[in-house]
Amino acid sequence: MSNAKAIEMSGVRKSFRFFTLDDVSLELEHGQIMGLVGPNGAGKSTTIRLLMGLLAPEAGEIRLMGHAMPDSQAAAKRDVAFVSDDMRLFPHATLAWHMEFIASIYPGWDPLYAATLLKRFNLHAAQTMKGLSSGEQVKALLLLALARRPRLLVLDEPTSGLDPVARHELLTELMDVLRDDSRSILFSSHNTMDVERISDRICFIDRGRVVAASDKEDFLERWRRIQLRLPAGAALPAFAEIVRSERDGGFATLTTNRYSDELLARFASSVQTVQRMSLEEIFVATVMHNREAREALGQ
Ligand SMILES: Nc1ncnc2c1ncn2[C@@H]1O[C@H](COP(=O)(O)OP(=O)(O)OP(=O)(O)O)[C@@H](O)[C@H]1O
Repeated sequence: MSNAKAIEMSGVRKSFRFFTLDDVSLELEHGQIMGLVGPNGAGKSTTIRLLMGLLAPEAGEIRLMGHAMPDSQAAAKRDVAFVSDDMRLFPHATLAWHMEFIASIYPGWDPLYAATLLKRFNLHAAQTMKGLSSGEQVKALLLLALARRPRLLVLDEPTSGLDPVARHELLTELMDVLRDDSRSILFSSHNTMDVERISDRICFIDRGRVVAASDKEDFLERWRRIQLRLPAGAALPAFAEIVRSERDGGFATLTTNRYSDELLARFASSVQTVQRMSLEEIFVATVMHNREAREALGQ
């Protein structure tokens, strides 16, 4: 395998009539799971469609497993499996037929693993697609993708139609896929709990722009909520490291995205509590902070 990363996007732009995805850059190393997280209409599916060569960018460069997209998509896709929740299988064909079909195209198809997934997802090979519930259809698509043993799995909202048990099973399965550390996964979601559970890297996207991207642990280490006792009449502390401050009677709650002992020392004995934040809280705070900054710049 070359030294190319699983995914490289740089300065990518794509415009629709009412929406522009702009200056999107992403990198995913082999062996890592990246969660692409954004509110409705942020540009997650558009980013994934560009990555998979289903849309052509107006600017920027995209490489998938080292292959330039969209030009070299046939070569790139040999090692990449893609599942999105709007994909449809042949309604009158059985799951067994689909499995044979995929096995005939992709030499990496692993029949034993496919049989294991059938059991784990509680699917029946003889069942036709039209007889499956929407969650079962998603599981069938995931089975067909996983059993190819691709080097990169790209999943657009894979957990959205699944119940909590099926979601748990799928996420466990995805983490299992990475036992071989040359495999990678990119998945989009608004479910920050899923993302927090399995991702190594996280990319937040909002209104067509990447607003933050980093290792998950780095996000969780840098963000904190600090509660201070505030003397009557004192102004809320204002430092570049503080992205939000709220007053509540004699207390202030500060949110920082650059937490350090040095920052804490500045508030000395007025500190009451320091709380870690969940990925969901970090996501909301990042998006709100970025929107305020863009509005201040008139964007
Ligand atoms: N083919 C298209 N023509 C015009 N506009 C489009 C097209 N595809 C996407 N858009 C617009 O681009 C924006 C981003 O859509 P996209 O599907 O990428 O968002 P998303 O982050 O995946 O959203 P969601 O979480 O709601 O699925 C939306 O405003 C959408 O209307």
